[in-house]
Amino acid sequence: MPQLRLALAQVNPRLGDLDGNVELVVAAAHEAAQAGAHLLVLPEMVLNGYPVEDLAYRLSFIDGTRAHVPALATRLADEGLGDLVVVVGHLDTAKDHIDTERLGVPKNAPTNSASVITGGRVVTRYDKHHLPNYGVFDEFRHFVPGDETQVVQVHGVDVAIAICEDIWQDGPSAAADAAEAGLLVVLNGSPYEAAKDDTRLELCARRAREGSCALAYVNLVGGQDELVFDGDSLVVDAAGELVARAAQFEPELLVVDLDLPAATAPMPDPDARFAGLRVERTVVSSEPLEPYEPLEPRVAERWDDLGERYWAIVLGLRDYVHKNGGRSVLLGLSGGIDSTLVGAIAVDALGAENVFGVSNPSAWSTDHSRSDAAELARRTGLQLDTVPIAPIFEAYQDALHLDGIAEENLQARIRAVIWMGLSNQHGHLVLACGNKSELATGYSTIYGDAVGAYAPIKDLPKTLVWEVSRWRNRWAEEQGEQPPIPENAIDKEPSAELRPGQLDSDSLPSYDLLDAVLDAYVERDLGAAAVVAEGFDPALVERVVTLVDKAEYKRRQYPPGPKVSRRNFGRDRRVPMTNGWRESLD
Ligand SMILES: Nc1ncnc2c1ncn2[C@@H]1O[C@H](COP(=O)(O)OP(=O)(O)OC[C@H]2O[C@@H]([n+]3cccc(C(=O)O)c3)[C@H](O)[C@@H]2O)[C@@H](O)[C@H]1O
Ligand SMILES: Nc1ncnc2c1ncn2[C@@H]1O[C@H](COP(=O)(O)OP(=O)(O)OP(=O)(O)O)[C@@H](O)[C@H]1O
Ligand SMILES: NC(=O)CC[C@H](N)C(=O)O
Repeated sequence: MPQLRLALAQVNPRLGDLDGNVELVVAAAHEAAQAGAHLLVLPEMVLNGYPVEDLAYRLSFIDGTRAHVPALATRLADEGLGDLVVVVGHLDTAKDHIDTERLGVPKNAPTNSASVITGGRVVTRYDKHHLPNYGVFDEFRHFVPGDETQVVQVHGVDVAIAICEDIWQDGPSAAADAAEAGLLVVLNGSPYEAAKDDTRLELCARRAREGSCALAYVNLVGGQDELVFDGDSLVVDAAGELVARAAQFEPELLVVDLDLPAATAPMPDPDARFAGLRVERTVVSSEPLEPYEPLEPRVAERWDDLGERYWAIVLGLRDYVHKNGGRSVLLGLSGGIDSTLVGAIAVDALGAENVFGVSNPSAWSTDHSRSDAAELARRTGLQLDTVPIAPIFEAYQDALHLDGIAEENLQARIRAVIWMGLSNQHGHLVLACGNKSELATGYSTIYGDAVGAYAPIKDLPKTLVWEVSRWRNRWAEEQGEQPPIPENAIDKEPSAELRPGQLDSDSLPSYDLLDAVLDAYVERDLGAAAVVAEGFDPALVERVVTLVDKAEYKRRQYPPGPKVSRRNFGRDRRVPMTNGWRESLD
């Protein structure tokens, strides 16, 4: 059987930074060549970043990206990498044969493409066939689909190409099967969500078996606004057995040797279509390689479910700050578990020297709100300042005489003014510390604790905030390090401390119950009657559903934060703010 050494580069591009991303590709190509690879595959849209959203409509951006593809081919050859076959994802425009008029789109409508580069030339190009248009994806809005699959012969092995959603729907694996390809390479921009790694592995194994060929899956890594790409690139053999797997949440070049079937003669009927795709063939090299000693494949260890969420948030925060030219963050530290966990995450993401905590005690603040914030600072090394709000609050009240909720919220808003002032002065981005249960129910003060640039834990329900915090401490213990999160912050009763003796449980159901109802109503999108049918108390369901529906306006104005659940507030759940629909309980 012919051999092939394959390199999968899970790299972390910066969206729109074409020159920087070319450097990443060139560096990966050098590393792959040094490792003796014959074929290097990079992720979906790696040259321009993913998802480009409406930049896909910007002609200057499309043209800028397209120009970088042949330039990359020349550059690779100039740097002595012309023998390597490189498959690279990028934005492009519809091929000439696509009937754009019938599709009602301009002649140069954008495509989600992958070019095959070798010997200083682009030898062929594949355009994504299945465009995802659900959840966080809007690809029908942006791209026209391709209608051919590409099979490229490399050292006597037929290699077929697919892009991400292509394997989530039926199609290219059938085309690969029909073309008798030995390997299907899949370029991905597949964002993280809890347990998605298991889903992907099963999917890749199934498509490999259907296509009767090995399958190599390469994913992006890194944060992009509210998405986090987790890497997790992998290779399965034609029986669907895992051969190699890269790390989660880190860039890596995964190099693997495969024994693959020899290429067959071209299919007799060039017009035949398989699952809607015509198969195009390009021969790069038909000579199999001399037999060589294969490398031991690497299968990286996995994080457990809580660890995955933790590192996804860390990566999302780090990349949001760094890719937007920032270095440091500031957050209000109340000694409660939400801001404490965000503080620990920020230290892991950016280093303690770049994390600035502020304690803003009011007349109602407990002693432990200060001592627990100080303990977090001691354990992690983040910097902590104290700016009491009582005198400012009194000055406002002399002028305003607010009471009730208005008086409570004034304290949260005074804190926000302090954070934004310090942010402006010192250039730190402000972190909002709300969790998903609070976002769901509107339990935060708009323009108060809800201000900020980025909200790291906005997709973690409160019950998971506690679990993830315990996980972080356990992991520290396993490493022989001091747990960063003071135990008292985990164990105390949650309170907004906006009036004496206030507890979250005065305004909200217990978090166990609340999160269970939210899972049904928000993540699984059940109607209120269907939630009741799951056995929840109708009065509780009505209360929660009303809170959720009324808080849409607050969520729209909440800062962005990383998606880690199946359905986040933001791109995954788009409901109107002005909304007369009320759920019925029966
Ligand atoms: N549809 C709509 N579109 C745009 N704005 C809308 C609106 N409906 C009301 N509003 C405006 O929203 C404002 C009311 O919202 P807001 O000012 O937030 O106030 P509100 O939601 O009434 O109160 C905040 C709640 O969050 C709790 N809280 C505050 C701070 C921290 C925490 C915590 O533990 O984390 C909890 C606090 O105890 C209280 O129960 C009003 O100005 C109203 O005019
Ligand atoms: N005394 C304080 N000093 C500094 N920041 C505060 C203080 N109180 C509240 N905050 C900020 O406002 C956010 C909302 O906190 P609040 O205590 O009202 O509710 P919470 O949801 O229980 O949050 P936490 O668990 O962090 O206390 C906190 O996460 C924190 O960033
Ligand atoms: N970029 C894509 O096509 C991603 C879609 C795919 N279902 C995924 O989440 O992995």
